[in-house]
Amino acid sequence: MKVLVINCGSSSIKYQLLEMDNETALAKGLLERIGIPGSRLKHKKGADKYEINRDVANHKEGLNLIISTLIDEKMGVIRDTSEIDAVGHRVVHGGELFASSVRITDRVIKEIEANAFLAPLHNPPNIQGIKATMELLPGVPQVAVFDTAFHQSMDSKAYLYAIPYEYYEKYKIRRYGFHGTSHRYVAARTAVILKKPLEELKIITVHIGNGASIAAVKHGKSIDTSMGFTPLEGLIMGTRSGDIDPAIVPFLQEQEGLSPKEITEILNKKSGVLGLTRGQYSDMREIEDGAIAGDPICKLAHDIYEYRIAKYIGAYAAAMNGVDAISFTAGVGENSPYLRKNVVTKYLGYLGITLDEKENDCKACEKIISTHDSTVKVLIVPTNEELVIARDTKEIVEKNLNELKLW
Ligand SMILES: Nc1ncnc2c1ncn2[C@@H]1O[C@H](COP(=O)(O)OP(=O)(O)O)[C@@H](O)[C@H]1O
Ligand SMILES: CC(=O)OP(=O)(O)O
Ligand SMILES: [Mg+2]
Repeated sequence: MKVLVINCGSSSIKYQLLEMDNETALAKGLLERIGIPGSRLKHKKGADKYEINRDVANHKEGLNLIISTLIDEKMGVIRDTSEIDAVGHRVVHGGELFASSVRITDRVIKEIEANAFLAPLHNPPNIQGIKATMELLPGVPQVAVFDTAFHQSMDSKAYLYAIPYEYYEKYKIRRYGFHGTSHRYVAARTAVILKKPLEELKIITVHIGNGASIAAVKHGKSIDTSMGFTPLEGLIMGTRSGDIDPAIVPFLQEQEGLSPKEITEILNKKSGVLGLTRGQYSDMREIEDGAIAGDPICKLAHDIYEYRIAKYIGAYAAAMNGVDAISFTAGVGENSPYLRKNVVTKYLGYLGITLDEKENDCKACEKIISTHDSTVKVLIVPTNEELVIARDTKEIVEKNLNELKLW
């Protein structure tokens, strides 16, 4: 079975075509700058890399370009679209309704649309992607895999905010948590690497990419996570503030004459390490290089970034009344020995953790990086959200097919 995985952002589409018989990616790519002059498609087929520079006005045009690339004689990996058996979509916000992945129907689309007000940056492009794919690949089954689903296991003591209860009832204001597909995958892999049942482990998964979140995964279930009502809460990110005193919002609005939209934009796009470095860098590689070279602004930004991660790890060790393993993942977590070393050696010694610095000196490896006698294990686990989406898609589509056969 071949599954096409689609992740539609506001101005980008990430995709992967997977052969599920052996779970390998046949082709993958990224289309950027949709609706902005200078659109660019980067496509990979095995080790071969291609780049197409052509303006793309909207998501439908973008998906059309991606599909034509997949069936192209030179760049493609399939003869025609009939080889695509199913499509799996990343959908960021599933609200309280979706605790697992679902086959997309008109009703499901309506529900995702109804949740769009909870994730105005993420859900509308996800819906556009689903609708465009349905038009371009009519009759091909489609599945939605939600970032929020894995965290639906949280208890009300973890997901409720201490604001008047009526706002939860009226607007569903609560912690949802995101990156659930990644936290789920990384926790499961951690158990496999440690050769222990997931149901017996207390794992802290540290997903730090451009967006960043931490989850406390107790016995296979998410019991708490740092992102909240939106993907803005929690850790410091590339351009997002993470936790701040909520009183700063109206204060700044009044002082600077900002609208709700403008302050939201500042907290999402101009804050995080970008804000801390006076608008210079949002990429952790640049900040890390600067910090190592002795630039005081980069050093401070890095210190604040790692300190926040360490505080959350401490909080989640408390929330689970212990921790067996801490797994680093995503762009920064997988690729930065410097970040992992600083977090672990500066702040986590009290947990009985010792880092094996030789093992830690590794990029995108899947391994244990703590010493043999470390009481808590520390790991690097490269995430694979696309594979989880494809697996869920395959499972749901096959289940439906089997059910159909019964009739
Ligand atoms: N070698 C590295 N050292 C530090 N940070 C890195 C390294 N490689 C990638 N990154 C960081 O990873 C980020 C991208 O992570 P990723 O998980 O792909 O993010 P997203 O999915 O949110 O776009 C980049 O912005 C960069 O800061
Ligand atoms: C939900 C979220 O923050 O996603 P990303 O890290 O892809 O921005
Ligand atoms: Mg990501």
